[in-house]
Amino acid sequence: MGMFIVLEGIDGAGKSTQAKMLANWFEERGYEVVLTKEPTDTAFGKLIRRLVLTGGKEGIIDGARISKEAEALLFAADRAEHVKKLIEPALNAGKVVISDRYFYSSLAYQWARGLDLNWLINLNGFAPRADLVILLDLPVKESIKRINGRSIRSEFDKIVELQKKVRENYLKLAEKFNEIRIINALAPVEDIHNDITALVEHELFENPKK
Ligand SMILES: Nc1ncnc2c1ncn2[C@@H]1O[C@H](COP(=O)(O)OP(=O)(O)O)[C@@H](O)[C@H]1O
Ligand SMILES: Cc1cn([C@H]2C[C@H](O)[C@@H](COP(=O)(O)OP(=O)(O)O)O2)c(=O)[nH]c1=O
Repeated sequence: MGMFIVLEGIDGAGKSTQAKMLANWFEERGYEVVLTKEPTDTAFGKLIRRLVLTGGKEGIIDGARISKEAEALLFAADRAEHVKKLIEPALNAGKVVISDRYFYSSLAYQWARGLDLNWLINLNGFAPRADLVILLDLPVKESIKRINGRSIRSEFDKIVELQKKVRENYLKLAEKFNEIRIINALAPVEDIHNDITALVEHELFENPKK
């Protein structure tokens, strides 16, 4: 069995930056790494970007955005494909899988959108838990500063109040799921990388669960 590591956090927390650096770190040590993300780049991920993230109105019954239930189901469908076709085969082949977001995102975001947490946990019950979840935590104000420079950001990402709730939700989830470790994401990129690799060495190499 390989190692399954997930990066989580609000938009602009530094997940994709740190995921790439962590993937390089493993590769330099001779591991085969699969760097991946959710929403995926498959047809399911594209559907999510079209129907959920851009606030697009196509195919929507009453002209309003799609229901939060349908949203959660789309993210779960995308994830089911991701798990069955990519994550599980890679882990079975002994690879290191690093995912930029996973079901913990659904718990934090769809819970913030008003869905019941236990309903979301059950919906995502098919998805194996990660060996380690690195939660990049920082104040919403800082994350907004970081992503303001981005050209295409969806309406969905911009709602400050939602992001605040999502941050709180992640911190609550860290108490519920013992694979979640909180990292202060306010530090410079290199410092965060060093914190993450120290955590990986401690959690997965020195004290492995299996
Ligand atoms: N530790 C950091 N300090 C300052 N800026 C950062 C840091 N980490 C990432 N950034 C910048 O912030 C923006 C968002 O980072 P990114 O890795 O894309 O976040 P996410 O994947 O969580 O949305 C990018 O422009 C990135 O270069
Ligand atoms: C995976 C996932 C993401 N999201 C949200 C978090 C982000 O605001 C948004 C898109 O994720 P993001 O990481 O920004 O992807 P990209 O930049 O490739 O579009 O989707 C959920 O609400 N639920 C989920 O299950």
